[in-house]
Amino acid sequence: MVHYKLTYFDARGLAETARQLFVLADVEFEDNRLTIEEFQKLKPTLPSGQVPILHVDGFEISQSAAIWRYLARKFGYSGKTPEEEATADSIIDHFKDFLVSFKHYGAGLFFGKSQEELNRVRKEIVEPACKFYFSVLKKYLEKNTSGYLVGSDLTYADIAVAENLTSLKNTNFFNPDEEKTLAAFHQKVNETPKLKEYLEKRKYSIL
Ligand SMILES: N[C@@H](CCC(=O)N[C@@H](CS)C(=O)NCC(=O)O)C(=O)O
Repeated sequence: MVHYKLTYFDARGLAETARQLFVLADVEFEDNRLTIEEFQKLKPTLPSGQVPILHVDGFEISQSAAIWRYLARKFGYSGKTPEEEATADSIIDHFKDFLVSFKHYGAGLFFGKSQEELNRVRKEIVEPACKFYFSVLKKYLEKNTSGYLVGSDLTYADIAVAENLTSLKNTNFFNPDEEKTLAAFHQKVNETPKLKEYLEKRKYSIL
C-alpha cells in the first residue's frame, strides 16, 4: 500500500485541502503536524524551507498547489476534461494571488503581531484584496450554474476556495449575510457527505 505522509504545522492553512482530498477518497495518510521547534530542525532539508510537503513512499512533493493537483488527479477531483482541469487550475491561481495579500494577516496573527498592526493590514491590504477576489469568484459561480466553480461536480478548486472562505469567515473578512452567492457555495461544498462528517469532527483552528 502507498504510504502518504503530509507534513505541515498544527493548523488548517495550506495543508487542509490535501487532508480533505484524502478524506473524500477514503485514503489513509500520515498527518504529520510539526511544532515550531520540529519545523526549525526540518527547514534546512526542505526544497524551499517551507511546508506543506507530501511524501509518497520515497517521492517528495513541495508547493501546496502541486500537492493538491497531484492528489486531485489521482482521486478524481481535478476536473473531467482538459478544459475543466484548466479552469480549476486557473481558479487555484486566482486563489494563490489572493493569498499573497491574506498571508500578511495570517502570518501576523500566527506570529503575534500587535492588534494595531493587524488592523492596519486588514484595512490597507486584505479588505481591498477580498473585494477583488470575491468579485472574481462570483464571476465563475454566476457563469457556472451547478453551484460549483467548475463543471457539474466537486473539484479541488471548490475545496481550496471553500476552505479559505472558512478562514476568512473566522477572521471577519467574509460575512455570509452580505455575500449570498459565496455563502451558498460555501455551504454546498461543506455539505458534501464525507466532508460534512469530517468538518464536524476536525480540530478547530482559525486558519
Ligand atoms: N508557495 C508555498 C508557500 C508555503 C508557505 O508559505 N509555507 C509557510 C506556512 S503556510 C511556511 O512554511 N512558513 C515557515 C517559513 O517560511 O519559515 C506553498 O504554496 O506551499
